[in-house]
Amino acid sequence: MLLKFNQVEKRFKEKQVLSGVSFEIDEGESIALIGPNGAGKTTMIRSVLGLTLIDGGEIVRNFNTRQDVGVMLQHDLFPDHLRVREVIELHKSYSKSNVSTHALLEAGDLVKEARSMVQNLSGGQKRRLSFALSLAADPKLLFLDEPTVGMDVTASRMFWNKIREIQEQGKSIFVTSHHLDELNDYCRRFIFLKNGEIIADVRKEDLNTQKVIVVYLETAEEALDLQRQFGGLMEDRKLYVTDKNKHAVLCAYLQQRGMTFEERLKEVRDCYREIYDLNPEEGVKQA
Ligand SMILES: Nc1ncnc2c1ncn2[C@@H]1O[C@H](COP(=O)(O)OP(=O)(O)OP(=O)(O)O)[C@@H](O)[C@H]1O
Repeated sequence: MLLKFNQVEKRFKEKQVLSGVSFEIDEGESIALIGPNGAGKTTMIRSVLGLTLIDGGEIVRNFNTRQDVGVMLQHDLFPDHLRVREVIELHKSYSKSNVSTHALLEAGDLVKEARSMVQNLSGGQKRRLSFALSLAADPKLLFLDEPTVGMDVTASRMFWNKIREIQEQGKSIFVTSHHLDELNDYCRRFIFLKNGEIIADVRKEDLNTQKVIVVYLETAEEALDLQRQFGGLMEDRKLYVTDKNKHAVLCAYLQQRGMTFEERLKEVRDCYREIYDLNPEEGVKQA
């Protein structure tokens, strides 16, 4: 076991933010932490790092929060008067790691910007620098809070490929993001937070055994009628039916009427819709 939350409680004044949160991750395992704004994701990361004190329960850390951990928080704080290479070298000097400056520049795709002043970097370049710095101590556990916000498509892809490489080296990642498709493609375990509690803990291999039928609909009446018959959740004129007991009869129904639909593996986005999104029978579900 690398990290364990045991009945963790956190309140800010009267607001309960974490409520009996329990889970553990093993060495080499990674987690994507998912939930709407304010669900408590950053609070969890800050609690592990000791930046926020918890009010109850315990956090067991089988790692050293100074030496074994790399961190990319939501807001970048750099000494603006330094060049990119200098900031990287400064960070390297805090640890005893042998990671080369060039490797870190490459990890952040900042080789060309090595001599640029940090204050002149764009928002996305600053995020990439933050990522490079998180790797400076060659950490065995990385905490990444919304890492790809501000990154363009190419930078995000490079970032996730690097994350995959890091995971393949047996290191662990603890990542929060609202980019569900990225999490779906690159992570293997997903923890969903709701009302300060873990509401679902889903593994990619479980998703890979489940299917969703997505029906593309023309009119609102058509959509409602189909939903009344087969259930499912609606979003942007599409009906998503995950109940496998209804799939055979639904497919036959749709084929008979020549309606457009696709059958695909369940994804993180489908879990999110089920857990948080608008459900006509229950109204808007709030995290
Ligand atoms: N220092 C603080 N003082 C008071 N309230 C706080 C503090 N830090 C966080 N909160 C509150 O705790 C709740 C959880 O915040 P947190 O930042 O953990 O959410 P999050 O899931 O990371 O959200 P986001 O997706 O917007 O980053 C929010 O209601 C927030 O206002």
